[in-house]
Amino acid sequence: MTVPGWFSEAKFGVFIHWGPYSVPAWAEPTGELGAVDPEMWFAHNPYAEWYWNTSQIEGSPAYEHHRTVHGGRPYDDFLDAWQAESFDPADWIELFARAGARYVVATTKHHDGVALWDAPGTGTRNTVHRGPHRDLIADLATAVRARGLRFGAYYSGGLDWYAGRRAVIRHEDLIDDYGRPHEAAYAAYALRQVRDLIDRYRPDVLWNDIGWPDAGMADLPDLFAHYYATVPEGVVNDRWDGAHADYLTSEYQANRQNEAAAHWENCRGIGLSFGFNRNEGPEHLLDPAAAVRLLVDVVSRGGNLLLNVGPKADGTLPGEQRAVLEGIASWTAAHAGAVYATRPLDPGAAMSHDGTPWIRWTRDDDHAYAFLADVPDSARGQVLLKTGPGMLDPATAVRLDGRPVRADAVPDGIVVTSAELGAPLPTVVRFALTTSRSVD
Ligand SMILES: C[C@@H]1N[C@H](CNC(=O)[C@H](c2ccccc2)C2CCCC2)[C@@H](O)[C@H](O)[C@@H]1O
Repeated sequence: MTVPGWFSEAKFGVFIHWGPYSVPAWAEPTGELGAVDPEMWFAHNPYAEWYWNTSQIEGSPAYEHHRTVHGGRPYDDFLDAWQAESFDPADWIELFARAGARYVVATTKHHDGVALWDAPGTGTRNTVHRGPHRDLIADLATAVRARGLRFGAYYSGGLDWYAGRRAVIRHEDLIDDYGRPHEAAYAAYALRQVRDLIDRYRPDVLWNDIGWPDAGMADLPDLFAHYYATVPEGVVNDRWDGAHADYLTSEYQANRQNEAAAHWENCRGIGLSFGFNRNEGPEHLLDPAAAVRLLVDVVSRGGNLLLNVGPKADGTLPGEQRAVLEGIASWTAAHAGAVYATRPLDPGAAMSHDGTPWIRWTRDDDHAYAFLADVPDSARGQVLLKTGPGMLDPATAVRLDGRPVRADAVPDGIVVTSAELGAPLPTVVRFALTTSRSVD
């Protein structure tokens, strides 16, 4: 598994889940994937982009909601109701760039099979001919690249409730043999669409989801060869049923074992859903400090964070999601140097700490960066950093936000003394590395 430098240095990407499901924008904020009882998951699915499936599970709150509020109307009515009248891609991308995102991955076709471009085989069931009446992928790719960011394409290869199987998925045991299409016709359909995405938009990331149809597995070596020939610095994720992976992915708390890989990416929503969910309140969302600490934790362990925004059907970003990105932006402005193009600090050089204070480390060639958060008042602005002997030079301590800091060597590390260390948003102290040890 190798990835091009741009991907490992990027550290932070923004995921976009936008589709007809953004019209009802309705799910139960049940909990995080990996922390919800699988028996509960499908009938109480917090993923608002699963609305079509969830709303067909008799007795589920979504079923009731669809019946009482939307009169049980056909799902495709939501495609026509989706107008994106306020969609301003440059505005979105400006915010993402200020938040420090270096790449953007957008849904081109989610499980509902609705394409956000004039995809082959879809006839008029796409956003060019219905609803927004726009090639949303072209609009987004253009805006992303105009701002100097990389553009990735999400494609639901493993599930397509229109062109593939429409069976309602009530339980994860059913998803493989019951919910996923395996027919040769669907495999050809999906292959044609991914090749079209490659040829039209040259996505820098090929982000497939939920695997690939059995009948199409033999097509993948050629597809990847074509992809790399077309996009030499392209990156392929790991959700192709084992066919290939440049890096591994986890999602919320699911598949976190993949985070032991050399190259990996954790994806999650700002709340509990990828598609916009009108039922989510502040209590369900990460606040800026939690989002920054998640980014720092992921980067300190050598991964990328792909944080999702779920735009509203009208093309605006939900205010509370904007606020989180604005919060990340204000922190990133002063601390970018400690995050981007860094790598994990040599094992044993210093101790991270999950408790109070919360401590994480990164390094680049010449410096180590200590991230400190939630320092209790009782610590009176002093924190012991347990570091290996002689690794860091205390005399070189600098706070990236410019505030004064003192650092003194003590037997088992370095004591840092500084005012206002206790913020939930991490404080960063930079030290010169006394020995520029190579990182294995
Ligand atoms: C980015 C999100 N991906 C979801 C699919 N996720 C996965 O297949 C999840 C997954 C997570 C990590 C690696 C591979 C697969 C599995 C679901 C149950 C346990 C792990 C989609 O169902 C969801 O709508 C959204 O697009």
